[in-house]
This record gives sequence, C-alpha cells and structure tokens, in this order.
Amino acid sequence: AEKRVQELHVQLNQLNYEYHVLDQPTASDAEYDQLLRELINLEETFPQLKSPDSPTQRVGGAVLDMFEKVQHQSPMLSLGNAFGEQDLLDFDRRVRQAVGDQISYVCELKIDGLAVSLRYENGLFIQGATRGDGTIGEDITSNLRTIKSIPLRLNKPVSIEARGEVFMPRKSFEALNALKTERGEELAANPRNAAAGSLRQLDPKIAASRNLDIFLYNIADVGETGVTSHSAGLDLLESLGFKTNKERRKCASIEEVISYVNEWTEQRPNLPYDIDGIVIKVDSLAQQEELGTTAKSPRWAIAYKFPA
Ligand SMILES: COc1nc2nc(N)nc(N)c2nc1C
Repeated sequence: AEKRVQELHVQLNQLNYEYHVLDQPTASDAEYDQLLRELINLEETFPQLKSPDSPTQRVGGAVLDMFEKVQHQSPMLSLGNAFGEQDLLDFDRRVRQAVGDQISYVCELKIDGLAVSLRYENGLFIQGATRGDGTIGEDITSNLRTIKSIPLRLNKPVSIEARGEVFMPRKSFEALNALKTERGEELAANPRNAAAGSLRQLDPKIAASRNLDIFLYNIADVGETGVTSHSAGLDLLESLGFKTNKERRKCASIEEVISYVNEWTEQRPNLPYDIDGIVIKVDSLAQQEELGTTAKSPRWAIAYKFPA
C-alpha cells in the first residue's frame, strides 16, 4: 500500500502541476478525481500513510479563531513608483550613475493582488504569510495550502523562501459575484479586494472555494542560491515547481522597457487577471547589491503604475 500511495502522490502532483501551474492539463478531471479518490481511501484504510504534503491535505479541517503573527526573515519591501516615461528615464539615469552603462533590466507584470511569502524546508511547504507592514505579517498557511498552484512539496528538497502575489482570476471574481448576487450578499468591489477577503477567511474551506491563484516573483534569500541574476532566480523558481508569470521580458535598455510598458498598457484588458502596473528590475544581482535599498524599497527596481 505504501508503494501505491507514493505512486499516487507522484501522479497527482504531476497532474496538478500540469493543470494549475502550466495550464496544460494532460488528464481529464475525472481521471484526476479517480486517482484522488483511490488515495483518500488508502489513507483512510492506512492512516499512518497520510502525510502533510499529500494532495488530499490541501483543505485543512480546523477553522482558526485568529491568525498568528509571523516575523519575516528579511523585510518584504515595497516599490517606488513611476507615473510616466520621464520617471522611467530618471530611474535609468540614477541606475547608470551608480553602476555604469552595462545594465539589463527585467520587466514583469505587476499583478493586482496580495503580496505573500512562502517558506519551504527540505522541499516541504512549511509556512505562508501576508506582507503585513513588511516586517510582521499574518500566518495564513492553511489558506495558502488551498491554492492549487502552490506546491506542497518542491521538485528538490531545498529550503527556500519565495515571494509572490496571490490574485483572483477575473473568471473566479465574476463567479464569486454571481454567487453573491444569488445569495443577496454585497458584491466584491474588485478582484484584489476579493482575494484579500478570501485570504482573511478563518475557515480554509471558504478560501478553497474562491479559486485563487499565485505568481511567484522573488526569492527572499536569493544570495544563498548561487544564482547571479534575477532572471536566473525566476528560472530556479520554475525548476522547483513554482508558478511564475510568463510575460516577463529582459530589456537591454530603458527604451525597450518603455516599449514593453506601452505594449502592456494596450494588451492589459486581454489578460485573464488584473494588473496595476509593470515592475522593472535591474537583472544583475551584483548591481542590485551595489544599488542597495532605502528603508522601504529597493533602488534597483521601480513600479510603473498605469493611470488609474
Ligand atoms: C523586488 O520586490 C518586488 N518585486 C515585485 N515584482 C513583481 N512582479 N510584482 C511586485 N508586486 C513586486 N513587489 C516587490 C516588492
């Protein structure tokens, strides 16, 4: 039975990864449900074979009476803002003054959701927390476990802290408000608020019903991973089984950054989720180190905000 349980873990994790991380399912929901049903039955018959990273353990039972506080191992910074092309040119000039002209940027969509931090030890998802005030957040592990694109076990037994944005896809938002309309409940104002409300639920079953998703965009302790660029860090996150946003692009100049910003200003309505800007980062970690951070935000990154 133990062998079969391990086989089912591997199969179910792979199918879950293809469906929720790659958005490229190779099996039908019925096939997935049948395998899950087999694992549930085996775990009921042999309780000692049930492990916390089992695909059956995503929606915990207990309703919490509050969220514990969590101190982040390194502060979760915020981003300085740019509101127009001139601000981007000024940012580029400051960067060049500090680290010279050999620079490349990474541009990423700024997802309109909630920043969270995910901590893994030896490949196991141990704890997840909200950003809070950047230093102290709230432990929402049980709610984050219900997000199917968050791996309960990584592809390698590494200890790492990944940070990213939890969001509610527009389709989930519309379904939620259709349900609220039926129930005569007040509608959620926008997907970001709906995602925030869902993560604040003390009952993980409610969070599980909201079909949240996540894109990871940072490694908190990236210096310890041996990668030398932000983009290599994102590739590492992908190799471990995390979901990252595929629209990111390396830009060799601020002019390329500006054309990426213009492209997504136009393409924004076609995305299946809300974005409120574009994040531009210096790619080299050595240059990020040289630029450093202010008390609250990195000097090597800036968020271009779309006009409201
Ligand atoms: C390096 O720090 C950050 N990077 C980010 N990247 C993306 N894509 N989106 C964010 N919201 C974001 N926020 C912060 C503080």
